[in-house]
Amino acid sequence: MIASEVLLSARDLSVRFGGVLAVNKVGFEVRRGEVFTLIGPNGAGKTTVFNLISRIYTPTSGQIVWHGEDARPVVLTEHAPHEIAALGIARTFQNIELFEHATVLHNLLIGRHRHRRTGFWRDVFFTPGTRRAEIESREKVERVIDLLDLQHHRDSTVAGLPYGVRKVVELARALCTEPKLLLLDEPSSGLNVEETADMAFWIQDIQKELGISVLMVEHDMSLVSKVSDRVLAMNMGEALASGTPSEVQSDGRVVEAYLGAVDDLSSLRRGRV
Ligand SMILES: Nc1ncnc2c1ncn2[C@@H]1O[C@H](COP(=O)(O)OP(=O)(O)OP(=O)(O)O)[C@@H](O)[C@H]1O
Repeated sequence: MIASEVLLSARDLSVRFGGVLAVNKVGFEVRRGEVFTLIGPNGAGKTTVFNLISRIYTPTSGQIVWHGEDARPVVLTEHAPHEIAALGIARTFQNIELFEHATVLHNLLIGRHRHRRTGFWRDVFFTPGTRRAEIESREKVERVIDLLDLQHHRDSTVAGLPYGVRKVVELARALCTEPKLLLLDEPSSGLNVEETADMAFWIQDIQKELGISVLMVEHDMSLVSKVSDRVLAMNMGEALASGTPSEVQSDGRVVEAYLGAVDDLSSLRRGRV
């Protein structure tokens, strides 16, 4: 692979929690512009990989290198968790994390926070610089609202919205940070078939129209097959196989890993392409 194609690389990544080796020497690369998906039975270590990238956890060994800055690779473990968004990495969570009692618009404006460069006193006196930044933020947020079809919900309080809409709002908030890489943790969980189909559509739009790369953890194999360029299957903390969705789904080691979890195996088969 040409080095300039790589946006993020995880090398020999391990993390141990007491006696549990949650991630064991895992390596993968996310290329610019692709949708790369981590699959695997429950407890495989997928969310832990996300938490390592977001710096919620620190790896016991190994490295995560970010190539989002033009020339200079950045070792993520040398950065504090609050600096990760500023580097251009945004994420959604398995359990939606939004300000429940704020409106959709306010949640999205909070998502713009990392782009505010105005400073406390300029904000207090509402200087022309502050005003310009405010207008720019509003315009960017409105564009995301249009893209994800959230116009009807702009002024609704998040707590009153159906679960499926809240999932889209969380996606919108992540997009408002203008990321280069979007981490989606189980975007289809809790969604019905129709909402999952919509989610696939949004992910494809985000990749194709906005040119944002996506790293996703997902169980729904029909969604995985529809949107992923490449897939990495994990089991018990280890990388098992990688390739296109159909290559990975028919890999003997992957099928065997899912055999240990019958429910998970049926989800693997449902999405077979
Ligand atoms: N903070 C923690 N402390 C102790 N053990 C942890 C911690 N976080 C994760 N683990 C353990 O690490 C292993 C991998 O968990 P992880 O949540 O990453 O799996 P997963 O592949 O995302 O599973 P699922 O599909 O069910 O979300 C599990 O055995 C889990 O119990």
